[in-house]
Amino acid sequence: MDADTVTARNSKIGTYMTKPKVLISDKMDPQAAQIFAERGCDVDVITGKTPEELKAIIGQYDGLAIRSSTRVTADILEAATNLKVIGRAGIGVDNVDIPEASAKGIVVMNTPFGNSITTAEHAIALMFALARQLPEADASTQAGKWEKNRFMGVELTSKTLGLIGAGNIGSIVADRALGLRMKVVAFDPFLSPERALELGIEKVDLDELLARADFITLHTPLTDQTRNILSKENIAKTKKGVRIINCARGGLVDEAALKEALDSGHVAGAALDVFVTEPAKESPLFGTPNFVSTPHLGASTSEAQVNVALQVAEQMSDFLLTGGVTNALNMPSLSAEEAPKLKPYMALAEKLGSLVGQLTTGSLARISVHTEGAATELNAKPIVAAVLAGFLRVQSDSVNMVNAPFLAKERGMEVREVKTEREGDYHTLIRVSVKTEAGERSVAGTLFSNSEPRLVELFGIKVEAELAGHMMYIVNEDAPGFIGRIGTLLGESAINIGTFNLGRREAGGEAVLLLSVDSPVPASVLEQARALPGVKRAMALTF
Ligand SMILES: NC(=O)c1ccc[n+]([C@@H]2O[C@H](COP(=O)([O-])OP(=O)(O)OC[C@H]3O[C@@H](n4cnc5c(N)ncnc54)[C@H](O)[C@@H]3O)[C@@H](O)[C@H]2O)c1
Ligand SMILES: O=C(O)[C@H](O)COP(=O)(O)O
Repeated sequence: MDADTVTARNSKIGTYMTKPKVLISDKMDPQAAQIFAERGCDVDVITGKTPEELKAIIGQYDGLAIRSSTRVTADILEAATNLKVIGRAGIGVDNVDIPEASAKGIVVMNTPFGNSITTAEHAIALMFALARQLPEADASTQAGKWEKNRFMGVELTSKTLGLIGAGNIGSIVADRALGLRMKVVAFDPFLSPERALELGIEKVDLDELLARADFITLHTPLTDQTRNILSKENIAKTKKGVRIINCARGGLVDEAALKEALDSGHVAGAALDVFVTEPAKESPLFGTPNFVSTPHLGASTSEAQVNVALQVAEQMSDFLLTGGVTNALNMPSLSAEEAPKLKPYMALAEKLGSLVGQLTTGSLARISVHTEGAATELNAKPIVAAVLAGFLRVQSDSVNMVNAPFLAKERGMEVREVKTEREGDYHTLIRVSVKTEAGERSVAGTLFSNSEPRLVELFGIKVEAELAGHMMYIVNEDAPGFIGRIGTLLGESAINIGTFNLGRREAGGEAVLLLSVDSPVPASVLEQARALPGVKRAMALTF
């Protein structure tokens, strides 16, 4: 396997015979298609397909660009035999089965900042709409009623805004609310006190937020912890007259409990941009007084849509054409500038991983990836992922850099990353050590001319070899005549030797022989090699 093969789905990212094919399956700013085409991808824009229709065509594509409408289920992924990358022009990826995509080695990326301001502004707009009953006042006025006395609003100044979730969007909402002279309290277990101070907001626990907030706005993803975070019980803990805004995800608020609380007057107003079931064509909430809704419009401004469309097209093209990885949710980042520098290292890492994978028997407790010298200046995450891909590919062909770290975790492998900045015998080195019941052993390699991967140490023995194609690995007692005997065996078996690499602990001690051969070594030849005097181990290797 060469460097390219580790990048995604064992396919040659960046070295396509034909242009990579991308499908845009949701409505997206046309500049996305333009960028894909300009960057060298073939792009189809086919929106509104049913899952069955999408399943029928997805097999042709290397990339899939989506928003929130396309559901990328396990069933779709099963049919996506060429797919390498899914790009979400937006933030939420709850419409993508990420574990399944990872298991299949497909990179999933999003554009985490492109629509944050727009969505924060929508939350603020909905807050004003609730405070001044704008939709109802508009409908009444346009119906010719002029009900000046019916609509009595509330001021935002000096009111307390409760933020549930203070990440990208939540913190922009906080900033705008502070500008409106509101007081902002936030519940977010991952918000540090320093960040709260920097934002000028008060970090509180959920119960305190519920008790103090005049307005509550939600800005968390939908997770097992956040689902129904505004449950019937929690809504009951809110201040009477509270107003609730959800521009994050349907399912954060219990819709039935919200309806009851609006009907009883405990909640004075609620605005939902997102619903448990979307598209929400019907809901018990529709028609409830003081209820405002929009059809998942949080990100729908021309500015945000251009941002996310351009970003997703650039990120996906980078990945497909150069191997650069940005904003991936299931793979370490790798810039388009870094990718070419890292490429030979990843090739080396993958070969070393593969070598230890092929030579290791029994269950593995730990794998350590040690970089030394120049290699320490690079992003270690892709190097580690490449080692794991090489190691695990011995067990399954479908392993690549995306799914290898997940598989390693699933298999209970402890993965360590160690850096030693000073140079040793080589200006740059990657060492892979594995710990099994039999003890800890390592292999190490360097780059010749900064680009050619070479093995330089094998289980404590110095040996210099290129790991490529079919190879034969022999451990034997260093003794005269051995090389002649192995040469004769291979010659008589019509196996041509390409390179011959020898190393030994000391004269007369344990020696290793790594041969590259022009054809696979049959089991019968390995048997005969094992029967030669002094041979302790003989194996065929493939790279
Ligand atoms: N309506 C729309 O069109 C629209 C547009 C963009 C984003 N969104 C959604 O808005 C949400 C927020 O997006 P973001 O970019 O701010 O995400 P983010 O990841 O930057 O922030 C999410 C925050 O939620 C916090 N959080 C996680 N679990 C929590 C918990 N149990 N309790 C409280 N806080 C918790 C995290 O610590 C983080 O700070 C996402 O669900 C996203 O999909 C909706
Ligand atoms: O997570 C997001 O980015 C928003 O929910 C926007 O979704 P959309 O792209 O379907 O408008």
